[in-house]
Amino acid sequence: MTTPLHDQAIQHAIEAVILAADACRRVQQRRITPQTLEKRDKSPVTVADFAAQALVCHHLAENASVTAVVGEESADALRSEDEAATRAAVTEEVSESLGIECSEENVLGWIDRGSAAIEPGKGTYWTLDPIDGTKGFLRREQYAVALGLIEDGRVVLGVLACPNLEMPDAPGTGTLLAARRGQGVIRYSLAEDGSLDAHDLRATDDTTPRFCESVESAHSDQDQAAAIAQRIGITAPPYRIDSQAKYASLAAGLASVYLRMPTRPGYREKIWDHAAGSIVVEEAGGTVTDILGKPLDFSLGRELTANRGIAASVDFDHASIINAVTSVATLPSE
Ligand SMILES: Nc1ncnc2c1ncn2[C@@H]1O[C@H](COP(=O)(O)O)[C@@H](OP(=O)(O)O)[C@H]1O
Ligand SMILES: [Mg+2]
Ligand SMILES: [Mg+2]
Ligand SMILES: [Mg+2]
Repeated sequence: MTTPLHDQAIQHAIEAVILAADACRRVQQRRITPQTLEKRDKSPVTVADFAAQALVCHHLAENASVTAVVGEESADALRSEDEAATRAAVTEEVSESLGIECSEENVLGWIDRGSAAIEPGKGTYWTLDPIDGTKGFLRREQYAVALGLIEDGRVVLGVLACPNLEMPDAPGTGTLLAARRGQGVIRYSLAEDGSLDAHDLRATDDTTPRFCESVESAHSDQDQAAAIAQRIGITAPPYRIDSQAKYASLAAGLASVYLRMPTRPGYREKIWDHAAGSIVVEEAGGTVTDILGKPLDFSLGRELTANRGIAASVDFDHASIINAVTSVATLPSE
């Protein structure tokens, strides 16, 4: 398969993300009660998050010219004696995906390739969310494998696979979007066997303005978002979906506004939660800023420390959203 965006990096990114998405699908179907660990921040992480990170890092290391990865997960938790069963399960899944018998040490090493030391704002590195929306994944709802390429602090490429995101014009398949800065974005349907089929970017003729937001009220203040939606004249009920599938939905015309309203003082968005999604929306002709209208600054390391929340739009007056935020919302103190 070659992509019309004609770019080795995007080709490798798509291959890596499909490998990971396929492993996620398999884990979701097979492991009925997914083994879940809890990270220090109390968020869940599963066998599939670790396997997906190992697979993407391994594929990039073997094939791509840029191999540094800033990923969400690390193998630290898996190394403990208590986690022998999870470690074995992750190794089994990675081995099955690659069709070779892998050692636990190799798999842990591939996961840890996602802890590259970077100089913020300088050089070129990938940022990876092996499963964005782990809570959606556990509910068997929406999740995404998200891989972005950052060059001197700017996102220049993004691939977003949403294995459970079915578009109206491609029933029974997931969705994959691939964007290159200045070259647009292509929407593909992603079949169970990993094959891709290109579609028009827009998946629907319905132009009713809709806003989308997190399913998790702890991740975005839904009451504030409702007040803002009302202010900007959106009357349709919110489209609540997990993960960067929200950015995919905007790019494909299923929603026009994405709001992520801070719920906690001091929380900073992570680069892997927005790199791929934001370039997909921008290359679809949309706008992505924080809720105060500032451009997202990916040059500061692992977090978007200069930004608060997210406001994204396609085919919508972006300034009116920011005006509504400033007149309606009360933000949590720093
Ligand atoms: N208090 C908070 N505010 C905003 N985002 C949060 C948050 N706590 C966790 N998240 C992020 O929300 C992401 C999921 O996004 P969404 O709510 O849009 O589905 C999580 O990604 P992971 O699932 O990769 O950990 C996590 O990084
Ligand atoms: Mg997480
Ligand atoms: Mg995430
Ligand atoms: Mg994640």
